[in-house]
Amino acid sequence: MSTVIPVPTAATPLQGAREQLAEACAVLGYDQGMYQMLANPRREVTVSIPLRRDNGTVELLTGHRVQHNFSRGPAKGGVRFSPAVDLDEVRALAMWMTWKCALLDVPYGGAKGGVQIDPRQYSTAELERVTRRYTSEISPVIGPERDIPAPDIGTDEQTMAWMMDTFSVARGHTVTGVVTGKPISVGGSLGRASATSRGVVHVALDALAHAGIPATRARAAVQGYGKVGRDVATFLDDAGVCVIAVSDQYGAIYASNGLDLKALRQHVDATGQVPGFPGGEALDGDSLLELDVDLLVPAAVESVIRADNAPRVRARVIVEGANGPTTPAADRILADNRVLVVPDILANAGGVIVSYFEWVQANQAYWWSADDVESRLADRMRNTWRRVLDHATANHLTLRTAATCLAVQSVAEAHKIRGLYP
Ligand SMILES: NC(=O)C1=CN([C@@H]2O[C@H](COP(=O)(O)OP(=O)(O)OC[C@H]3O[C@@H](n4cnc5c(N)ncnc54)[C@H](OP(=O)(O)O)[C@@H]3O)[C@@H](O)[C@H]2O)C=CC1
Ligand SMILES: O=C(O)CCC(=O)C(=O)O
Repeated sequence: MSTVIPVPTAATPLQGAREQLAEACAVLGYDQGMYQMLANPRREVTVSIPLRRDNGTVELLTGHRVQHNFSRGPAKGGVRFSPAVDLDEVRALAMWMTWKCALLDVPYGGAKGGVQIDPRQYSTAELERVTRRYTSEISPVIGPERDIPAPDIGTDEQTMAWMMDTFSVARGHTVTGVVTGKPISVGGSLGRASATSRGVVHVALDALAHAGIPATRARAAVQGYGKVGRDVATFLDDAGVCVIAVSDQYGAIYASNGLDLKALRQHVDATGQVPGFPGGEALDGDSLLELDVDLLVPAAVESVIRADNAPRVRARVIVEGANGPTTPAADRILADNRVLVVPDILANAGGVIVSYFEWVQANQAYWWSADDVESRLADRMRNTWRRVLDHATANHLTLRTAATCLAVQSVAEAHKIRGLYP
């Protein structure tokens, strides 16, 4: 096959995702037709969500569900509640889900959803109404064999319980397999809540060892103190890594001898934000990315490491807890500076791996122990890390290009063998 794929220059997450795909297609020798098919989602749904506020006024919100690919199984991916949600962002996130599931050999395609809303500005009752209406609107395209949502930024297990209930009420029976990341009492899996963070830390420890840095001598900074970042900091600390800085959207906190993470957790639970923690110095959020650390874990939003700040990144290893935190231009700078970047589609896959375990358990109505979940998660993360590293080394590729090539190849094979690419 010829390799005439114009490489787009990325200014948005979608352009970045397409640039990564174009590079993988070029390495794999795929033609423009295959690139086009994989660069575009199979199905997109945009919905209006009328919301009656607690004060009686009505607002109209917008939501999306993008199903990027189904060739390996039902679509799968989180639902984001954030003011930054737009269709292109959801398209990029859905594409990365396809690669993530393929790379980890989880039998799903990729999807993502989102509602443009700042959840902090709404009451719990309002968020329940938004969630139920969004679920009703997208329910024709979701289901255990079609597309299975899960939590992402601004959503949590309560959101998933409302989604499952809304979907189940319309069907007339309980459908536990329609979403994952549910509370344990309604068919959630042990270990799902911390799975993304555990997976990030399994890979981070292997990456540090590969870089010749003993965990007990490593210093780390974590951007984002939500469902992923908070537990990443704790699990790194448990492994003997000294966590010297963390941040949220309001700012960062820094302590050169390591943060007292238990006290920090109590502070954030009490105040709702990282800044103001008395056990460290205040730092602006962007400076955290440029600290002199061995390990940097971006675990917040996309495009935080860009061409403008990448030259100042001093971390030796970056493990992407977030989806899309590094732009392609920054990737090139980091590679030139010999920074080891463990890409999102590998690093943060622990969440979807245990979502898959949850779906399997729900479909069989048979529940595994926490140890079973954890050991199967660790095996899958660490084996895939080794597979990506070996592929990168053998073919002189970055870890991102190696991981994307392995994933894209698996999806393309499924297309070809099913005859979806005549
Ligand atoms: N949850 C999961 O299972 C998975 C999540 N991911 C990815 O991990 C990332 C984080 O998700 P998750 O933890 O679930 O989301 P949460 O909503 O639980 O937390 C997001 C965190 O990021 C912070 N944040 C937002 N913007 C910035 C910023 N500019 N600088 C620093 N911090 C910021 C938020 O701050 P504040 O608290 O102040 O709002 C919050 O602490 C996302 O990219 C998501 O797609 C990937 C795989 C699975
Ligand atoms: O658990 C899932 O199904 C998906 C989690 C997710 O959205 C992600 O990995 O980015």
